[in-house]
Amino acid sequence: MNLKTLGEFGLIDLIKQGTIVEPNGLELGIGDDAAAFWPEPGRLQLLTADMLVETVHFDLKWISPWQLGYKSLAVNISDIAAMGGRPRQAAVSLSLPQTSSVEFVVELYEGMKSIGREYGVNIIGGDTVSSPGPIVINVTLTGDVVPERMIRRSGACPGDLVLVTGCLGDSAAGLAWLLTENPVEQAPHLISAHLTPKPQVSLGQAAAAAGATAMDDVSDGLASEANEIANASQVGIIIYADKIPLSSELQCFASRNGQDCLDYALYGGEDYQLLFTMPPQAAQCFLQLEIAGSCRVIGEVCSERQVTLIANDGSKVAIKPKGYNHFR
Ligand SMILES: Nc1ncnc2c1ncn2[C@@H]1O[C@H](COP(=O)(O)OP(=O)(O)OP(=O)(O)O)[C@@H](O)[C@H]1O
Ligand SMILES: Cc1ncc(C[n+]2csc(CCOP(=O)(O)O)c2C)c(N)n1
Ligand SMILES: [Mg+2]
Ligand SMILES: [Mg+2]
Ligand SMILES: [Mg+2]
Repeated sequence: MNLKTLGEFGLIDLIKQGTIVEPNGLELGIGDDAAAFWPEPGRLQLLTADMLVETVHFDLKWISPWQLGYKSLAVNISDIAAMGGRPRQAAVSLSLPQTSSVEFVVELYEGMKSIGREYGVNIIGGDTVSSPGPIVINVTLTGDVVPERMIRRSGACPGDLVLVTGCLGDSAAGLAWLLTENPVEQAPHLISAHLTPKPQVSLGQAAAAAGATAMDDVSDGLASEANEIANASQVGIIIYADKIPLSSELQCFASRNGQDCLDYALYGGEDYQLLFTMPPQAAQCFLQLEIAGSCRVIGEVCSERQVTLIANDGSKVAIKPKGYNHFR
């Protein structure tokens, strides 16, 4: 049986079996954006890891080494944000072809240090090995969180509203642009959404403080992440197509290419916005905060266990988790 039979998420379920051998202060293991454990009573520590592989996650034809460094840390910071946490210390492991230049590595670290300064993350270790093939960058990141304010994927309740922190689909459209067009000047917003995403740490903490019940960052597309929250919470989600925030740049790009913006938002991925649920009263208060200016309600949680999209014409379609999957 090869990995495609299981798919990425089936494989992770298999890997998960028997991995916890001691309680060791563990609070939350495999299955969320980050793991959480108690290093000492009263303090909750977060841990996450995400890897970027040349040709799978990036192509040096269009991402600069600085941007690659920035994005490598950004995607990890986003998982800490999705727990309502604060990112702290990173370990960076590199696998590099022997022909890589010193300048490449220096610029890569300039990008990582730059986002590190923005979000208060130190690089405190790592590993460096040669690669017979692609460049591989693995980041392991710690974070911390006020114990009562850690937001899992599993807390959504029927009646909660579903919110998102910004526009969806821009990153995937940026990638599509880079793949097909190229004059960078003409889609700067889409391209920067793809190359240098901004993790929503402050909003993650604000949503947690305001009473978010479940949260996830959008790495694989809205369809996939909504299904992750629905499955973990054993609920269903209804999303209204006309409420999904779509940037004007995305709308121009999609209409010029005869494409549907919604496909980018639902299945594109790499947005690194936060998708979260909140009871209606809490959401009403939260949306009045200045920091929540970019947040929108896009749907609601229901008890019927499926993710449904209400299209602009009122028709209902079940949304399958067919976002990015490494083994499909
Ligand atoms: N090889 C592995 N061994 C142990 N745990 C794993 C492995 N791969 C993934 N996981 C765990 O599985 C869960 C889901 O991982 P996944 O990578 O899908 O989430 P994510 O990082 O939020 O999404 P993305 O990688 O798309 O940004 C996480 O708890 C992660 O730590
Ligand atoms: C060259 C190139 N081809 C395709 C893509 C698109 N892509 C790669 S991984 C991923 C999901 C998130 O990754 P993960 O789930 O590993 O965190 C997406 C949408 C890209 N960025 N670069
Ligand atoms: Mg995540
Ligand atoms: Mg991951
Ligand atoms: Mg993924």
